[in-house]
Amino acid sequence: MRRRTSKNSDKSTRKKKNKTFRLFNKGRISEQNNNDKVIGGLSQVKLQELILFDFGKLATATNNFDWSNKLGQGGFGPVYMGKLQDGQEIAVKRLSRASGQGLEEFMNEVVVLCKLQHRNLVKLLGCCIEGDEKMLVYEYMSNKSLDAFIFDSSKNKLLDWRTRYSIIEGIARGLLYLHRDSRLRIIHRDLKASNILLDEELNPKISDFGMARIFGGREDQANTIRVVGTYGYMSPEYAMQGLFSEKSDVFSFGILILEILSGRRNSSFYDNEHALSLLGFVWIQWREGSILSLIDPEIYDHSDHNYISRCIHIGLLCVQELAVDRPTMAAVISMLISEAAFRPPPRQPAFILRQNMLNSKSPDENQNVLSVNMVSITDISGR
Ligand SMILES: Nc1ncnc2c1ncn2[C@@H]1O[C@H](COP(=O)(O)OP(=O)(O)OP(=O)(O)O)[C@@H](O)[C@H]1O
Repeated sequence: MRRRTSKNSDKSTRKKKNKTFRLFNKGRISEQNNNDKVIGGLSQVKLQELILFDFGKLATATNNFDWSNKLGQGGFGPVYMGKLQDGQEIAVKRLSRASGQGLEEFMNEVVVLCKLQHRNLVKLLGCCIEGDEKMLVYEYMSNKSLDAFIFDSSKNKLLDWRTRYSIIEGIARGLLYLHRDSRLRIIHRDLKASNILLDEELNPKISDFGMARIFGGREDQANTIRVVGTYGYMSPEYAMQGLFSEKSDVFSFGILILEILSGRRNSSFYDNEHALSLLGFVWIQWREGSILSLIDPEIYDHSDHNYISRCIHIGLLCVQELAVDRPTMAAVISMLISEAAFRPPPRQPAFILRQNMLNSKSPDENQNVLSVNMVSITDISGR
């Protein structure tokens, strides 16, 4: 893939690479001719690897942003599939003028993603900033997002249990890289099924870093008065007090595990009899020893029972009410890959009643999806 990227750096793109971008605190961008690209708030980041695409080139690649090339629509704007002249397939996110998410989120995504490289993170190839147009260009993921598989009754069966397990493991490895293994320490803050993209071999890639926050030095927790994230995936301390940390990502990861295994959305699950949330439902099944009733019998073999039980156990550990009780991603991975790794008994999860989950929303969060931009550009400092 890297080879393709450099092949893609034709003359005009290479020329444009040698410009400098400067993002000022108020979100203004200017260009300077220089040998580096720099984005900065108080501190600055060099974006050596990033390609600056011409608007015209992306228009040609997407057939003028034709609707037939549209892959989907997020809070940022529409996403189009495109093909560059050399045949490379790309996905182009075009910032919509009406988007509640704006320039800051755009720059945040660029700043965070261009510093990272891991097989379980989507690769940002470059961006386009021309007049009012702002676009992000990614490698194209032919199987699109995980939610389109697990919540769709016609595609659900395409992901057997083993594939789901390797998707869970891949997401865990991507998240561990963000939290501990990259040069920076990053809290994603919006981990959810639609932000997990699948390549042609169904390898998962974490995407959407518009809300991500980079922690510097010894910082291991931060808080905000403006909570961003998606309903159903936010930890209680984040939804209610604006506190976020690695452990709030761990909570979202736990929700993802339970959604991947059950094929049910946490945000729309409804148990009529006891008004339970998906978490409450899984918790009851776990306590009653009937966890296999959560899994579609067509996607697993009885010989997989121990693995499935282990995954549900880990999912429940991740969604515990108190952040301190939740495992780190390093512990999650060792529990995932080793039967021998100690797994403490899980405590009752947060939000077992659906009503509690609904009440956790802050007053201005009256829509299902809350991925509105309220973040400020992060100052970067390496660890
Ligand atoms: N690199 C990519 N390759 C293939 N498809 C993609 C790619 N990036 C995004 N998509 C498609 O575009 C859709 C919209 O993605 P986007 O990240 O903008 O929004 P979202 O995650 O669905 O929602 P939100 O912005 O509210 O978080 C995705 O669901 C996916 O189907």
